[in-house]
Amino acid sequence: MASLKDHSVQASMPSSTSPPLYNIPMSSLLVPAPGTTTWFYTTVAILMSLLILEQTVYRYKKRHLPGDKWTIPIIGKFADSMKPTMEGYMKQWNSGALSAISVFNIFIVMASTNEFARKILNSPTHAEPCLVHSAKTVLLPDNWVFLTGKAHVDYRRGLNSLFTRKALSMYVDIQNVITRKHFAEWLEEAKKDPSAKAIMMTARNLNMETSLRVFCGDHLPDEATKEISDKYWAITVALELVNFPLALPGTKVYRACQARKAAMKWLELAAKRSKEAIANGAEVGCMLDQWVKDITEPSYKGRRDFSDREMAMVVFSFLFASQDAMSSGLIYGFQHLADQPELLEKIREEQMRVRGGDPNRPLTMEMLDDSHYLRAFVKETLRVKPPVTMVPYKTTKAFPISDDYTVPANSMVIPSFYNSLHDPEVYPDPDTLQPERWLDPNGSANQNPRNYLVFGSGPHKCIGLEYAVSNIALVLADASMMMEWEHEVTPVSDKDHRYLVPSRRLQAEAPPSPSMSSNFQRSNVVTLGLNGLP
Ligand code: HEM
Repeated sequence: MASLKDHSVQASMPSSTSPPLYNIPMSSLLVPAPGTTTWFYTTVAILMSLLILEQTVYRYKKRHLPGDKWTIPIIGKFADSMKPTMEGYMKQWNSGALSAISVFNIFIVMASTNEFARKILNSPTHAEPCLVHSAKTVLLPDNWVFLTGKAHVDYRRGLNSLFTRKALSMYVDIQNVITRKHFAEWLEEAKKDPSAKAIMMTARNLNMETSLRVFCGDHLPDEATKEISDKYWAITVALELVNFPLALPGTKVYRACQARKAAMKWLELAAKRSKEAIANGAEVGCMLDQWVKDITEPSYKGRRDFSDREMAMVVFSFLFASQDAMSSGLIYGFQHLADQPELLEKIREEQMRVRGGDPNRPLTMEMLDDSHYLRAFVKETLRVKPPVTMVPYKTTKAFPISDDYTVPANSMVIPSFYNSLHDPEVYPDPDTLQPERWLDPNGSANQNPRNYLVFGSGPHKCIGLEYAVSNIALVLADASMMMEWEHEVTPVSDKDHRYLVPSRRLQAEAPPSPSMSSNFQRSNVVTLGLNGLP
């Protein structure tokens, strides 16, 4: 019996109480040498003034919001942000619907309620997504994901046709083939070595190949999918919250840029081949083909002049946005089914029904539609352990978020998704995984869709959500037909893994909270034993 380990995410969110300023010990080194007294006292006076100014500005911005009365000079809550805990987040969220902290002089407002979270996500004239400095270096500054306002809306509209039902149905056929190929490999491995194994890379590799084939089809040679998959990890680690921001040789950002160059070379080639294939009358076989076909239709009204490089950058942005979140969602799905075998049984029964009694029958979009229990399970697993718990935004101007508080311009505002997804009014017994709550159209879960923030809300709401859900559903459904797996509980395997936020949303220069370090960099945890079904 082989096993797979799941990996937890740690986002950094300062939470503990900082020591008051007057506790800071004065060093005996601060004794001036004779003759340097004036300079010494002038320097001390300037430093003291700056420190007082820092505290004054913090208190002025914070006003009546809950949060520390003083901020630790210069670094603020940085130390806490290096070792985040779910308890720390909870403490901050529980302190108020809005609460304040400061990290490296970045003023941060945490929003814990659904009302405030949605308000932030749906106020593009006041707040926009926040990115780590290295994201622009890695993803390239002219990538569409950095657009804001109308330019962003217009560009995104052009991409919607890549996620229509027709397109998604075509993707399902590709997903089927890749998933089965990987499962055969998993089972082969499990036969050779039945010991517990980490599931992280296993799930990630499956997702990577699925995404690359869905996006680029056969326009990528096998060696390309392997090279991109192998090198992509360098990109994930370079987008951690705390990283040296310049792409100097030897740094993570440098390695990520090298990986991006390798990936872009192949993705540009795929775009070129796709254009040639469609021009020669080939059938649409992947997302790029769909895009090329759309923009060459005589009735098409939008922009047509997408270069190979621009198309490659869009595909690259999709890979970037999807890898960690989708892998995380998938791993939690496996974990939940291993922990609650009665749910797995229900999925199996349903799958046998929708497949007409043939477990090997490949799923279609219609069969996925008909898999009501499976879909409810996927919705619920993503709710209980959301791969993304919060997404940092920054205010572009003063943001009157409530009647009595205005977030100052250039602050960070961080809407929590977790609280909305665990609101006991909407989801009674919120920590318990109950797919049934989604099966009653009149139940409170279905009656309060605004609480379901797994994929965000507003103009930046996840564009790939249908594809993500269908892929997680398909992988789990096929797994239920082809294998057994179990969760080998370790001391950390039942801890929360709910800290992931996509790294593309990392805050720039200074590392504030929350960190968006990937779910996959702090492995621990779930071990799953695998067995092929007879
Ligand atoms: C379980 C899997 C996934 C989760 C939980 C997830 C979650 C999210 C969240 C929370 C956001 C930010 C929303 C906001 O700011 O309001 C987002 C944005 C985005 N996601 Fe996903 N995502 C997933 C999979 C995917 C996939 C598979 C793709 C691509 C095929 C994708 C592409 C994107 C893009 C491009 C954005 C930025 C959209 C924009 O700025 O307009 N995501 N996602």
